Amino acid sequence: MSLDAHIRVDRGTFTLDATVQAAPGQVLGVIGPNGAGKTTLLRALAGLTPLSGGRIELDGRRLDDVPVEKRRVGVVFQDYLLFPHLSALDNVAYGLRARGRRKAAARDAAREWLDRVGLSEHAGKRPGQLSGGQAQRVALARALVIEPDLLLLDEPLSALDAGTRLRLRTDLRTHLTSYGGPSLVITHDPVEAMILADRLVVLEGGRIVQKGTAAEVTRRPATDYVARLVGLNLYRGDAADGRVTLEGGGTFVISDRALDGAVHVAVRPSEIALYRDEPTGGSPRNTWRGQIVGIEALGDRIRVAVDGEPPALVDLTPDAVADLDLTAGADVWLSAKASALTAYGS
Ligand SMILES: Nc1ncnc2c1ncn2[C@@H]1O[C@H](COP(=O)(O)OP(=O)(O)OP(=O)(O)O)[C@@H](O)[C@H]1O
Repeated sequence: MSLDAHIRVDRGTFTLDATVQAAPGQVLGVIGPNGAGKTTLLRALAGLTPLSGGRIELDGRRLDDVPVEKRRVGVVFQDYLLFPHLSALDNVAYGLRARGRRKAAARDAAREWLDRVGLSEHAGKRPGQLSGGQAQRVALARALVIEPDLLLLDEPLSALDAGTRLRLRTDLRTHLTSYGGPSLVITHDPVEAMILADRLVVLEGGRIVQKGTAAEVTRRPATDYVARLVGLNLYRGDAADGRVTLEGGGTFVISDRALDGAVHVAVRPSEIALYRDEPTGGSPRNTWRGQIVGIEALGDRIRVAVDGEPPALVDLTPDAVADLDLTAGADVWLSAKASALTAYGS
């Protein structure tokens, strides 16, 4: 099955208007900030929220005019929505029972799926007796047991603690790969999106602002949100003769002299250096003045936010921060080689 959908949902002041496609076996990752419309998109695809316009097609057949209970769509909700009074087995069997499968047959299929997700020993437990990771796997088995034409997962790992999340991420990827139909995974976590999904769509304010493979999105983020998400500084400007005049003030020298007109310039925070005094010499570089407005630990690095023209996020080692005696309010010089800037037409 392949998915081809144009979804429009009007909700007061908010409108979702998005086109999504996924080939058989393809996992589409949906990322975007809070309130972007990710859950609305998933609910519309599942038939839980009516469309205000558009259509949903699976292999060219309309899905949106099929009654919800007849749609073969598997959904894993963020908080799983397992029935608390039913055993894990009956939770998984439920979807088949609701579709008219006899009890014994439904339970047999459910048992097989619990086995596949490694939970055969927990079949008799109720959701309250399961760990978060086990509950997540019950929810996945419940979605897959109906052999869905389309699989939808809303933040499937977000309810789990960090350790469990790491373990289940790999398992989930395996299940998604062997599923064979189109699937759509909503996530806040860019790393999770990159691991689970083959392609990404970025939703902002109800619109898709970017589509592509993880590499494409990382290399050429289309908006400030995407750039921040993937850890890049992104600037808009106007290019001419190897110089970019930035929208918010400041200029950059870039290596691509052929670029002309509206461009984006992306710079990794690790490619920018900070100095207390104006740096001199070296290869073609951009230097500008700024003032430190924030210092934050980020794993084994320190991310320094600098206000200037342009402002920038800069990643340094803790040693460098100490050596330079960097504190909020300090005046600094920033420097980035022209070759470290990725400029592209926008
Ligand atoms: N039942 C509703 N009635 C009216 N507006 C709603 C309703 N549910 C959501 N919205 C609005 O629709 C917009 C999109 O919400 P949605 O939950 O789809 O975003 P999201 O991207 O999933 O966000 P989050 O990451 O916070 O879950 C928001 O502006 C929200 O206020």
